[in-house]
Amino acid sequence: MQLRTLGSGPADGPGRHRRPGRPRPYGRHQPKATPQPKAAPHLPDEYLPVDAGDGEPSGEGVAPRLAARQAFRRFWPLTRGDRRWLVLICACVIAAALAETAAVLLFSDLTDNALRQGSLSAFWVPAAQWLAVAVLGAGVGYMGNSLAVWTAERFVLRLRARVFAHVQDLPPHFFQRHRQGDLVERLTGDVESIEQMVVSGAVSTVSAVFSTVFFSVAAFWLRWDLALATFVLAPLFWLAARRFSGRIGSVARDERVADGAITSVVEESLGNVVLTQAYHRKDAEERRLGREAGAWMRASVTGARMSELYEQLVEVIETLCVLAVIGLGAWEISQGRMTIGQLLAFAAFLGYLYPPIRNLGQLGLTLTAATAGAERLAEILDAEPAVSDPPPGAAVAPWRVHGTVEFDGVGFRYPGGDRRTLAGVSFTARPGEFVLITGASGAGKSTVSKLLTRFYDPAEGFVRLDGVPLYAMPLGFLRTHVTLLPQETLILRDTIRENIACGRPGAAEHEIVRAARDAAAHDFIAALPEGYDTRIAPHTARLSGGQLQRVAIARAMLRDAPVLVLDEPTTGVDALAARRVVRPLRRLMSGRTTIMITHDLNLAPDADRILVLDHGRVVETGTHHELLALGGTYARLHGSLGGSLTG
Ligand SMILES: Nc1ncnc2c1ncn2[C@@H]1O[C@H](COP(=O)(O)OP(=O)(O)OP(=O)(O)O)[C@@H](O)[C@H]1O
Repeated sequence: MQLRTLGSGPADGPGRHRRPGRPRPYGRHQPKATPQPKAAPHLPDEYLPVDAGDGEPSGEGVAPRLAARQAFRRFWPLTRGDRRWLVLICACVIAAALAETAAVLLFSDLTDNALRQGSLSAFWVPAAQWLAVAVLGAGVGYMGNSLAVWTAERFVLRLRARVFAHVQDLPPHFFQRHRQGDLVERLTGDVESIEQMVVSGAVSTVSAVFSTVFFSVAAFWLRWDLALATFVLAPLFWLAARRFSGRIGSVARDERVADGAITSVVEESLGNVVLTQAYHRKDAEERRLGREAGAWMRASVTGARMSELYEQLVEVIETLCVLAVIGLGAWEISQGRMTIGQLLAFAAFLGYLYPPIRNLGQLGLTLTAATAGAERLAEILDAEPAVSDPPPGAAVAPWRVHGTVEFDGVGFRYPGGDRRTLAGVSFTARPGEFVLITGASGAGKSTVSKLLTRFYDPAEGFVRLDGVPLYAMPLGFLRTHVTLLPQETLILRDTIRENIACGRPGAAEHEIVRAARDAAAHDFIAALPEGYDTRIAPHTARLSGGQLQRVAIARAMLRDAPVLVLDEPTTGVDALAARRVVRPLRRLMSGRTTIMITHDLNLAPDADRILVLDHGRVVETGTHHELLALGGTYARLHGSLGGSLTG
């Protein structure tokens, strides 16, 4: 007879058991307030700019070390909302353990009485009781297991949503410094592994503890002397688990890192397949994957060997315990204090007592392995967003934005960067004005766009919209009123309609079509067999680079924000496509404050003001003609582009 107990152990406990992983605490760290530089006009203290934060974990693959208990404590709060279900699951676990203990006692009764007496009449009552207990055990087992799986999956969903939401708030440099594949692995494998610690782990512990207690009491009740012999050797299980847990923890860590590395290599190789094929780097890429796969295999095999070794050691300890009991039983029989039937019944009973004891040891190992996943998630969750919304109630009330953009003595250094990227940058763009920012590569032009859309806060000075520092308004408000058209055309994996409509969710069809017409995109979209329903994706082959850019312009048209930030709008497309983009761009810019960051000076004569950046400083300001006449950096830049530009 083998009763199946709910949450009977790490191998088959409630909730699906997945690969060992590790949990990690979360809880967002609030960016620290830094002293307010210079006078901020009429703003209360809550508006102190937040520190850019380094948004940087301790370094890839160097996750902070956590004890299992710390990891558990960090993730336990995520069970809020499901705790009553956890209590119900534990009640089922305890009821199942009780039913199992009762079944074992009935078994012993049956073997001791009915079988020994060879009497059918002594069989019926315990048999009926046993059946009733088995049905009850099956009922609570089913209920508890179903509930445990549901609760465990809800936990995984919630944790993944929290980590995902946190990751989306992290600054650009976090993604530059972390391999995408490794982040994907943390959001999938590592998130799932934490469930083993928090939900399944907690339930399995309750199950193993109660089963051990019930069986132990029953064992003492049956034969206290034999039970004592059994428990004298029980600490050996604990010693074995302790001996193995350190090694298993470190192997699990290696395995998780190797998992992340494999996903990264595959993701990077597929993303770079053109480079691989064009430069015939197939062998190099295969070797790269082979190296990571080799590391994963070594960690995986070592982990499996350790587990197997532990299992076998536990078997030997169990045999030792059984032999001790049989030895003592034989002596008792020889003294006439016990029958052979009683001894056999007790030996059979040990078959039920040891699994929960063994599971307790195994649980420790599972938790150690899961802690490795927790550490990797902790690394992500401890990374601080570079910016955050103003504290609740402290944000300036929404207003009708006119579009005055002001940089006032702005200085900035990237977190971890060794020098200032911007220093003392000041300029104002009034509503509807077109300001063009140019300069050599690396001068800090794109950094201006990152500050203007508040991916970072300046270390010195202020960036203001209509006189209000950006950090004093909710991020959502800012980004609704300042539209960024970045250098890389951003495309969603969706229909063209959705790609345009995401500029203003809820826009009517005629508004989407009008935006596409204004962006000179309607004709090529309408010519596609599926028109606006054509599905596109980043780097899609269905549309050219210039066409994708016009889809992005249509999206910005629909957004209809008073301020527009264009970062190299004609980069990445050929001269013909660039010319096609210019007219829709002019339409988009018309009536909006536009900050255009570019090397391409074709639109420079249209600009109300041109700023020339050099090593993070504004070195020249003026109109196209004024700067040409000045004969300085701008004139040189213009000349280096062939001097054939308009003007
Ligand atoms: N995440 C980052 N961490 C550290 N330094 C950075 C980071 N991003 C950019 N920088 C540095 O800041 C400087 C300015 O970069 P930025 O991208 O603003 O220049 P840019 O003028 O737009 O150049 P380009 O015309 O080539 O795009 C460069 O030296 C760059 O290396």
